[in-house]
Amino acid sequence: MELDDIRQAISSTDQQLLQLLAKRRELALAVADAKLSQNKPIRDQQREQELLVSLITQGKALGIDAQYVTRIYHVIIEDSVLQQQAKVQGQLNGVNGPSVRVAFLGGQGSYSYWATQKYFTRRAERIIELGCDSFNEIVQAVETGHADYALLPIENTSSGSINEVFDLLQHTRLSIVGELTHPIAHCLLGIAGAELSKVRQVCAHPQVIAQCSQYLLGLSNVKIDYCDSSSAAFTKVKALQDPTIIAIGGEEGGQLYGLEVLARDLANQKDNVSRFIVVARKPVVVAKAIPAKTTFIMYTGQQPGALVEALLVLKQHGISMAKLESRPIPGNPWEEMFYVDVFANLADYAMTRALEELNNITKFVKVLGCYPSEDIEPTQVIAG
Ligand SMILES: O=C(O)C(=O)C[C@]1(C(=O)O)C=C[C@@H](O)C=C1
Repeated sequence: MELDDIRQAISSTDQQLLQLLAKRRELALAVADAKLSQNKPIRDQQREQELLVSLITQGKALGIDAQYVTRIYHVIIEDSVLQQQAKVQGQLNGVNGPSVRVAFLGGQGSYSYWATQKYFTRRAERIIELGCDSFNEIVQAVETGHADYALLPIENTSSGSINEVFDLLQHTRLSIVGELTHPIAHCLLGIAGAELSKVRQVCAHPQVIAQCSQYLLGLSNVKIDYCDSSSAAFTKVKALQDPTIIAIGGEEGGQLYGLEVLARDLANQKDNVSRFIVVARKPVVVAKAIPAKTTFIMYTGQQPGALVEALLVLKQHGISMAKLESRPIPGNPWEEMFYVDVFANLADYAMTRALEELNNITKFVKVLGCYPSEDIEPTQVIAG
């Protein structure tokens, strides 16, 4: 067979693969309806185990190794579960409409832009993008009704919590209605002809600079230029057309601005992942069929053991904590507001009781939202 013919056969096989994936998605969405009517949870890891074992056996017979099958299957299952969760949540809260207006940091090509696409493509036919220059502007866009949702990065595996966003949450009336994680692969990007050895200026968002701090220590005589977003950094580098001025951002984003990759994998942590939250004016309820998280803030006062007492309440109700963060309270030096993420649905009896008790023993408690957990732990096959 000639090269062109083989390539044509590959393209047609890929097309069939895509058609099958689309068909599988449709079936998964039908499963979601069947499960709701039978009061069953969306995730069924026993079924996933059985499927995976069977696929690995079938793969072996076709000469496809188990690791390859497992990797592909994990991606497919994650998509299947997230599609089902989005559908169920949309039906329950009546929110999945033809279009949504979403405020996020930066413009096309920023990390928040890709996260917005990832999250809302499952929920609306059309995304009306409202790129903003600051976290404050993003929150205001929703508060004033110019946007339906805001997408905000809240923590990152390399740089930790994003304090500015935590502080905004303390003072907003918006509710957290969703979360998602997104891998962040930082690259150095320059115009055609740029060379790493000649770089004099690096343009990037302060969070990006923090996530790549170790790599940047290795670049000598380089000026750091803090930008509002990765897309703002791309725009600047493209406009200046100077091969000694480069940006840090995602490869796909840089490509939108005609920039080329000079170096990859710049983050301090190999697994560099950001968690984003989605906020809206109205809270949502989370279907029982979906694992939920609840976020609340509390001020315990400074008496000895106050935080321990509060955390014991969670323990007594069998509620697991996903995250605990503290931030200063403006105007009250050395006093701290605690942010708590728990694996629980606000509608659960245990959660309701725990909040009542926390209300009694702390000085202030406020629920920031209850939302579906998008942590889809991959199912592993038990050997044997
Ligand atoms: O079979 C189911 O119960 C499904 O929801 C479908 C499916 C899948 O995509 O194969 C997805 C999620 C479950 O955890 C198990 C399997």
